[in-house]
Formats: sequence, structure tokens, C-alpha cells
Amino acid sequence: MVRNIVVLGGSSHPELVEQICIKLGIPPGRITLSKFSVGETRVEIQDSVRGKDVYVIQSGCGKVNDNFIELLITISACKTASAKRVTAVTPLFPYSRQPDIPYNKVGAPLAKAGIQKDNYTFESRPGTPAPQPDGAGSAGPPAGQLEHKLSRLALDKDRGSGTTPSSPSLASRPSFLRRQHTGSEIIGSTKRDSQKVVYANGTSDWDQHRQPGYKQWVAQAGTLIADLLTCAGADHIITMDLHDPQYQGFFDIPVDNLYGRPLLQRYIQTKIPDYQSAVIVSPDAGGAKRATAIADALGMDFALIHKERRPTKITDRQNATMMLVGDISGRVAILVDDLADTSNTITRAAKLLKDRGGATKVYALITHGIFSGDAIARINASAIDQVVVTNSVPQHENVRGCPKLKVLDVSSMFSEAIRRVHHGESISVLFKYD
Ligand SMILES: O=P(O)(O)OC[C@H]1O[C@H](OP(=O)(O)OP(=O)(O)O)[C@H](O)[C@@H]1O
Repeated sequence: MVRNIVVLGGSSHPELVEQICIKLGIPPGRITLSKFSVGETRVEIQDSVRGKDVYVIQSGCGKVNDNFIELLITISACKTASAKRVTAVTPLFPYSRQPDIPYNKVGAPLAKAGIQKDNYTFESRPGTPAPQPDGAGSAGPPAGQLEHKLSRLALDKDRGSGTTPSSPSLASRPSFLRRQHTGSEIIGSTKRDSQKVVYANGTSDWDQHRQPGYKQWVAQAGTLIADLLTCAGADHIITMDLHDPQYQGFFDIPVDNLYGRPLLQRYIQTKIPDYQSAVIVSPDAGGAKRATAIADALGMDFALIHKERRPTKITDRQNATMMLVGDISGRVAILVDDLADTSNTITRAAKLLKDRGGATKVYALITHGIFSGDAIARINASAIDQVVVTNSVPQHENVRGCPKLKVLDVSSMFSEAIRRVHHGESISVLFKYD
């Protein structure tokens, strides 16, 4: 039994909290989590945490935003109730998958043919919006100035092409500020009705007339999430298989990033017959390091799927082209990845491995089985023979709906990490695997 310690569970994963507490030999701390009718989170800690070492367990799953706010409020409540130290235990770290900048179909935004070397910039264009003197400091071009310039441009163009404008009022506006059908149905518009029209195909007038080389400003929330946790009062973070291990650098408090690798490796050794003749496959370049580490440790061959991600929108990721590098013909393929969200990556990879690569069987070993939306149905219908995930997020429902799914328990790993952090012992022993 560990003393002077309080483990509090958030709403995201009660079973894991229970399992961790059983292994630590302590009851979970009493906490009431509820919502006001407006939807705001309410946290009440019933046990005294004064002078205690507190661990708040909350995984980045389910209602991620609500759960994250709940975690922040709980940490802050412990701090203001005089806890000695508060550690956020986030088996799946929320927001760890940083958004990527969308690519154009023809390649990266600034790598287009025709752009002269001296003619480009790595700054986003137009620059980051700054407050305007007239108060119009919102994202997008300064209305008056730009509209005037564009009106002139449109007039010049209309004159040059010899077309007769249908109405003088329309002609005085640039073509992209005119409401017109271009084969797409107009489905809505913003407040500034005359300036933005959204078409059924998801594009807007702004999209259709975006400057070549324009790079969208995509929020990357890493530092903000780290700051929110430390601001709330977190003194330490324990997590597992961060999608991007560099995320640790956003914090100025200790971050222990446990590895799911020992569990996955043990599964391969004990459950996959003749595993040494199988091939470890990374479904994208991002996970290659993780997968090669397992292949090297077990003396197995390695293959890589190159995910050519050239969709125009982030939401188009499933359309990325996949290419297999390596020989898996007539062999068992073991896909290794850190997370499966929509499961598009693993199901498409499995199809490629069987159809093109000639794999006899496909396993997918994933640390975080998020399985959003119809991910489970997609796996059931896919060429994957078996999916193995950890319970870093709840898997009860998923197991019921997916006979191919096997779950590995991470509660021992987290309870041991908590025990060691509490006693000030090294946790590097948890990173060892043979
Ligand atoms: O189940 P899915 O919805 O297909 O998502 C899973 C994929 O997403 C992540 O990679 P990401 O696409 O972010 O690329 P990266 O590894 O290069 O960051 C992750 O490493 C998986 O490969």
C-alpha cells in the first residue's frame, strides 16, 4: 500500500482508474464530477488533499474538450486545496496529434513549379492579421483597402476581355465578390454576405481566388495545451506513446512518456506463431522509428508504407496515396502504429499489404485505439485479421462490436509509474524491454 497519496479519476476512463488503484492498494479518492445546466463543469473533491501527492487520471478520449476542462479544474481544485504536488496522468494525451498544414494537389504550398527562387517567402501570406485602425482586425484582408484594389483589378479585367458587364453595380465589384453560380450550388453565406459565398462543394469565393502560394494559418495547439496544464497547477505529467515525442518540449515541468512498446513486443513474441519470419510494417513514415525499434529488438524484417499525403484539405487525409516499400510476399505482416482514430490508415494499409504485397495475414498493433465514428465497422469489413490495442482509452464497447479486437492492459504500467514517481524512484526501468 502506498501512503500519503490520492488518486482521483476523471470521467473519461473509470475502469482504468479502478484498476490502477487496485494495483496501488488504495481506494480511489472521492470526487464528484457534474455539469451545471448550462453545460459548465463542476468538480467537488470530497477527500482532503492537503499536503498529499495527488494523481489525476484523465485520458484524452470521449468528450475530449469537456474531459480536458474537467482535468484542468480538478488540478486547480487540488492546488487550491493545498495539495503538495499534482500529477496529471493522461494515458492518451489530448491534442497530441498536431494539425498539419494542408497540401495542394500539386505539392507543398510553396513548392509549385514556376515560383522563382527570389519570389517566395516562408512567411504566411497575407501576414498574421493585426488590429486595424478602424477596428476591422479580424482574419482576412482589410475590407476597404483590398476591396478597392480588387474592384480596380476586376474593372481592368472586364475591359481587357471585352465583355460587357450585365449591370453597372456588379461591374464595379471584382468577379469574386459577385454572387454567381459556377456550377456549384450556393448553400450559405457569412454575415458579410456580399463578400463570401460558400458552395456545396465546400469551397468559397475566397478559396477560388486565393493567391498562389498562400499558406493557410493553421492553429497548432501544443504550447497552449501545455500552458493550460501548468497554469492549472500540474507539477508533473505521466503519459504514454505521445504521437509526437517532441511535445515534451512544450512543457517546463517533467513529462514521463511511457512506451507501449514492451506490451506490443511481448504480444508479438507470445501470440504470433513463428513471429520471426513475419515482417513489421509501419503504415506511414511518421511511425517508422517506432516500428523499426520493435523490428530491431526482435530481429525481424521491416517494411514501410509511404503515405503520399497530398489532399487539399485536412479532412481529405483518407484520400492519400499509399505505396509499399519492402517485400512481404507470402509472409505475415504486423502493422505497428501509435494510434488508430478513423482506422482509415490501418485498413487501407492492410488492403495494400494483401492485394499488392501478397501478405498472408495482417495484424495491426496499435497503442491508442481511439476508433472514432464508424472505425470499428471499417475494421470489421477490412482485410485486417487481428487488431491489438491497449486500454489507454476504454475498449469495452469496441470489443463487443469487433471480434478481431484484442486489448492489452496498461494499468500495471501506470500504477508502477505512479508508485515510482511518488517514491522519487527512477522510472526508466519501465522503458526497458528485451
Ligand atoms: O486512424 P486514422 O484516422 O487513419 O489515423 C491514424 C494515423 O494518424 C496518425 O498519423 P498522421 O496521419 O497524423 O501522420 P504522421 O504520423 O505523419 O503525423 C497516426 O500515427 C496514424 O498513422
